[in-house]
Amino acid sequence: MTLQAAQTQPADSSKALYGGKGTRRITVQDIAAAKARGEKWPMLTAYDAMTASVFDEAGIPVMLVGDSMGNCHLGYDTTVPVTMDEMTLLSAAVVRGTKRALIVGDLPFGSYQEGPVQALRSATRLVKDAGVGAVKLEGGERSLPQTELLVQAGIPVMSHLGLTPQSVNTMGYRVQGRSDEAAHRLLRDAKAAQDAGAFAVVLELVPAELAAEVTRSLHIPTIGIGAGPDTDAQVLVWTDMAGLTGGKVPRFTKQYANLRQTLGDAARAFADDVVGGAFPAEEHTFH
Ligand SMILES: Nc1nc(=O)c2c([nH]1)NC[C@@H]1CN(c3ccc(C(=O)N[C@@H](CCC(=O)O)C(=O)O)cc3)CN21
Ligand SMILES: CC(C)C(=O)C(=O)O
Ligand SMILES: [Mg+2]
Repeated sequence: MTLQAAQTQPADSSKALYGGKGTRRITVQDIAAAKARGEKWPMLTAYDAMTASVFDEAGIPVMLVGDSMGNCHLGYDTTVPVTMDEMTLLSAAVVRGTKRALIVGDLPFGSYQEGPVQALRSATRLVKDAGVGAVKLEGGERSLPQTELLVQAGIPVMSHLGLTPQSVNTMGYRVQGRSDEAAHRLLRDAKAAQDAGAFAVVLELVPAELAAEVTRSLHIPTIGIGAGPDTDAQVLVWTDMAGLTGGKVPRFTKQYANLRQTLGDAARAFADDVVGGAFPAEEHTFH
């Protein structure tokens, strides 16, 4: 179906990325078709099979095994120390825990910056050993040779622009693309990623107006995080979304649950029962 034809078709909710009826694994072609239909879709991070299965059953169509596992799951301060071994292990778990979602593996810091050959080696490992359907890497023009080689090799690439946390030591965690020059650079980066064959672009912590302009200018979907309401998709770190992350969370996060409170309450109730002798009761006991 041509792009033009897709836009004039009536909405077919059975095909929708979220709320659709399909049970087979979602592909990057399905993602492209959603943009042609003008459909918005959600993405969450996931770092383990059990949580990923909950999101899969909830219909989340795309999950990112983010290098945010560094601070969310592995106890590092930033994403910078995350290794290929850690990424491969947790990506494989998320793939095993899901049936429908497209699983995207984040290439960790140091696994692709040396050049396209290193990037291909790292991405190939995530595809073959973990079973991911796509990989993500940070940077537009600076990561072009990597994106081109991966796409040529048959590995779908998601690009990540704006705040790129692997560069925290040079850029900090500030909003990006505020000056005219920085906004033009971001637009150039987004077009370069698209031309190199990326199937989607994450826009992190950029002004909403700029994210809207990038979204209008590209034929591939944009996925916003702290980028306002006018991107094709939205992504959040799942532990932020569910209120499990300890300490400060970015202002762009919305908390849809308070798992930190719920889980702490459960742990305290268990502990109180053990100390008070209420657990185990007769029904938990064998004779
Ligand atoms: N738990 C978690 N959530 C995330 O969204 C996330 C991670 N970890 N780790 C990797 C990156 C790092 N991210 C971050 C980290 C800090 C800010 C932050 O402090 N932002 C300021 C705004 C700064 C400004 O106004 O320029 C804020 O107050 O939200 C934002 C994104 C997003 N990613
Ligand atoms: C925040 C998303 C886009 C990410 O890169 C991550 O979770 O690592
Ligand atoms: Mg990341």
